[in-house]
Amino acid sequence: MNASMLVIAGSETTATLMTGALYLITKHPEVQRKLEHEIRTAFKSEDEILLNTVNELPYMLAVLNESLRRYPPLASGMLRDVPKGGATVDGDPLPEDTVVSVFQWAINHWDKYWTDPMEFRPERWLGDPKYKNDVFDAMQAFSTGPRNCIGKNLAYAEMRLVVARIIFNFDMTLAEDCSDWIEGQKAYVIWHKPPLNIHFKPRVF
Ligand code: HEM
Repeated sequence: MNASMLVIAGSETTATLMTGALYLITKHPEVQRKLEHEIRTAFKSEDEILLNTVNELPYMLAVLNESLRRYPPLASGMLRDVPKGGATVDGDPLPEDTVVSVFQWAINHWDKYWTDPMEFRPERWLGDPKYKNDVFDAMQAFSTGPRNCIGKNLAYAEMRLVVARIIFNFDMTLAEDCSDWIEGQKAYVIWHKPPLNIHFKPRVF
């Protein structure tokens, strides 16, 4: 039971984020160039790309966080019951047994919390003054509180390692038929993803 929970909770979520991140990276060549620069100057060979060394890539972390904001793998809210006796949620009194949730995609794209919410701007996570009013805690792709994601650190480690190795080894180009891949997608808890086509060309060293 525990093993199957880990596989289900840990595979589709992480795979979804990496798919979304590769789309967003290739859709924004200026981001792709910066990321290539960071990874390809930090490492001389693929076997230097390890769990501990990928922690030292600030731009990549910003790209992953911005991908989690623009394309949260669990797009809708996970449900919670208001406990016995009721509760006040965000100033509103709610009776017991009311089902509540925070809709992640909506929070992540609300201009109350984000400057240019529909744009993919990793720089907002790196102190760019243009985004000084962003409320970074509003992005909770792994949820928060006692039942949040137990795999968060593992997910970050996996994503950093895989994305770094892909960018180190390949020049990528988004296929024309996928130029609007993210638009109009529907989410039923997780995203219903159409195929994502990206051309991978081995990098010339
Ligand atoms: C980008 C990757 C991931 C995202 C976005 C994500 C997101 C989440 C979220 C939002 C929850 C809370 C669900 C709720 O509120 O009920 C959750 C729970 C959970 N996640 Fe993840 N997750 C990711 C990766 C992983 C990985 C890699 C593992 C383990 C291998 C994992 C294992 C779990 C488990 C076991 C729970 C249930 C925790 C509990 O109920 O106490 N997740 N995840």
